[in-house]
Amino acid sequence: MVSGKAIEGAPVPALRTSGSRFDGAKGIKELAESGLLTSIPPTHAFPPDPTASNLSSSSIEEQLPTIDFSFLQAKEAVVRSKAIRDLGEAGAEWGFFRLVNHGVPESLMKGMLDLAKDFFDLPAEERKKYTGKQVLDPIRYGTSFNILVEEVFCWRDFLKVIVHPSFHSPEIPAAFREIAAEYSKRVQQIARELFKGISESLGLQSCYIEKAFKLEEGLQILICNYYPRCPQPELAMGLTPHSDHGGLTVLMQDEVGGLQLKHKGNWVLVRPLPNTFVVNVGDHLEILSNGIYKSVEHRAVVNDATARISIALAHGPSLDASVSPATQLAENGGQAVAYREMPYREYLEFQQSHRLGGKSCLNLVRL
Ligand SMILES: O=C(O)CCC(=O)C(=O)O
Ligand SMILES: [Fe+2]
Repeated sequence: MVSGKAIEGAPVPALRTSGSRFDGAKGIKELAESGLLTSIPPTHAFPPDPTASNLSSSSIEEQLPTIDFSFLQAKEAVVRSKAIRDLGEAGAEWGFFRLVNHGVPESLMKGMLDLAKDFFDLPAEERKKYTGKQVLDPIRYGTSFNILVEEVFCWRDFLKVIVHPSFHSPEIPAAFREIAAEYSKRVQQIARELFKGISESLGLQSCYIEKAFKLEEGLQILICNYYPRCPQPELAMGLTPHSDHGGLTVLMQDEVGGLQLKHKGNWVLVRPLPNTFVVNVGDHLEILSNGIYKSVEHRAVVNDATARISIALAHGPSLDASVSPATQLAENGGQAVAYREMPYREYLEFQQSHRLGGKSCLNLVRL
């Protein structure tokens, strides 16, 4: 294990927009929870969302496919093949699924959520030690998505920690290191099993993705998101629409809810269900599968009643890998190659240093 190093004193400008001052280094939590806000600061007010009326009803949400992880590991071939088929359908139609019976203890999940909360509750001086400058800083605390390039900021603070191939952790909260290491390891095992199942669902050898992504050195990032309650949630965005850059993201959310995904042109709310994960396809899985698996746009909305925490574990290729569509699916499958390859490091640095803009990064490599 490699120990995490604090990124000391990276300057984060106090930003001034429309006369309102927002101290990016302190984050939005502090301002939102100061008791001083009666309306949203102009720095965080988005133009009204014309798609807001499309917020879907629960009937659409309930159709989100569910994958039973234990079926993927079943000894009976028929059970396993059905689970693999279901996985393929979920990835192609939704780009998202719920994962149940995954084997990660509820106490570990709750422990991880509690620690994320403890981190965001630390005094600003402590949090600021991890204010990062570079996209690939091993530990990066910040607000919004990238305040250096955004005009309006997201109602969100974050802590991003690289946990694989080298493990890092903030020094405090003291228990973070142990719990985050165990949690990341357990979830990574799940992601690897899913990658095997996905390879098979595509008619590829079960180790295909593992090899193409060079998963021994695969990048795994633990992303803790804190969305404070907001006095005017209809004008705020917790996280603007985007797709994830890697292969698979495994998300745990608390009981509050706010994740929405785009399905058939509608924003669909993904309700939090206890003891389950929400898994979504990232851009590099769409690339590898030549567009069969869909990396779907999603966003986080906020509310005026309760703060929300989510923890995403993003599983991507090795930074040195350049992923291209599997030959068997493209040329040999009679399909045009739909994406060109780009080193993952380059792709990730590009996505993280620009404004979030739906699937704009994937469009860069689309042929
Ligand atoms: O908070 C959420 O539900 C979504 C988080 C997310 O999309 C991300 O961290 O990439
Ligand atoms: Fe995401």
